[in-house]
Amino acid sequence: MNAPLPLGLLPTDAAAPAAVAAGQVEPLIELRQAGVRFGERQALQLLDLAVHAGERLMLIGPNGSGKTTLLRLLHGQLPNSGGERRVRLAADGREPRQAMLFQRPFLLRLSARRNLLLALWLAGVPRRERAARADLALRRVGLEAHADRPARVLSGGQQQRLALARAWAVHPQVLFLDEPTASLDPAAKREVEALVLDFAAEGMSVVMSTHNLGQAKRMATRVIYMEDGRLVVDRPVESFFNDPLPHEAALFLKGELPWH
Ligand SMILES: Nc1ncnc2c1ncn2[C@@H]1O[C@H](COP(=O)(O)OP(=O)(O)OP(=O)(O)O)[C@@H](O)[C@H]1O
Repeated sequence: MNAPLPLGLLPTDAAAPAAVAAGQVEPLIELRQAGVRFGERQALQLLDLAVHAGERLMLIGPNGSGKTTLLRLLHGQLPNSGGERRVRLAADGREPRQAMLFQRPFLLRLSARRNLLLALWLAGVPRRERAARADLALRRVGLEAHADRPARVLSGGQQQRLALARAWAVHPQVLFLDEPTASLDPAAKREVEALVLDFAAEGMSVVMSTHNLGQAKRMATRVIYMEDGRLVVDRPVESFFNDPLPHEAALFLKGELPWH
């Protein structure tokens, strides 16, 4: 399950934290005074946010605080209500490759392998490369023995690993995850966490929402606490969990104890 990625498959341009802090590194994705409005409701207030290469950014906060909306805005799936979303273009002028995972993976009524082959086709991967890449991705998440089983009969944890394989197979530079382990038992949750951390170690940047503070602590380099569509706290993980927090964030953390 932990076979290393072949060299050169992913860019590993993780920025040094000091350089990021000094504003010397161009972000991969940046929001400037961007917000989201659904009809009358301002789901996300106008905000500035930069995501850098190599970051593992965890979004936490109460239900309805705007975590999913922020993920979708960063991913480019929602129009801004004002402001702008900038991305760092690659040398070939393309946007950074991105993929998104949800709490319940959307899988087609096909075998695990065919779900992957379809994703690779949609991503424009040449036909001759697809089978090898699909099999490599299945091995990467430990599902090679399940390649020909219908995706929808796999366990919840296996389905989420298949969704991770599908994302990994197209070599995203940024992986967005919306509460990816919320429906999983502890063992499956740990497997998904380990895979995401492995992918990040290979150079993938991660932006993830979670209601699990322990998970945020285990996985983050940086934590954002949201409330009412606002970014209330945005800090490196050590500072977030060790230094005093604003009252509303401290109350939320207290209410979420015990963590697991
Ligand atoms: N498509 C939509 N149309 C209208 N309102 C929406 C839509 N999507 C989200 N909202 C509203 O925007 C606000 C933020 O929702 P969002 O799903 O981003 O919160 P969240 O922090 O991810 O919540 P949860 O932890 O429950 O998943 C909520 O008030 C929600 O009802």
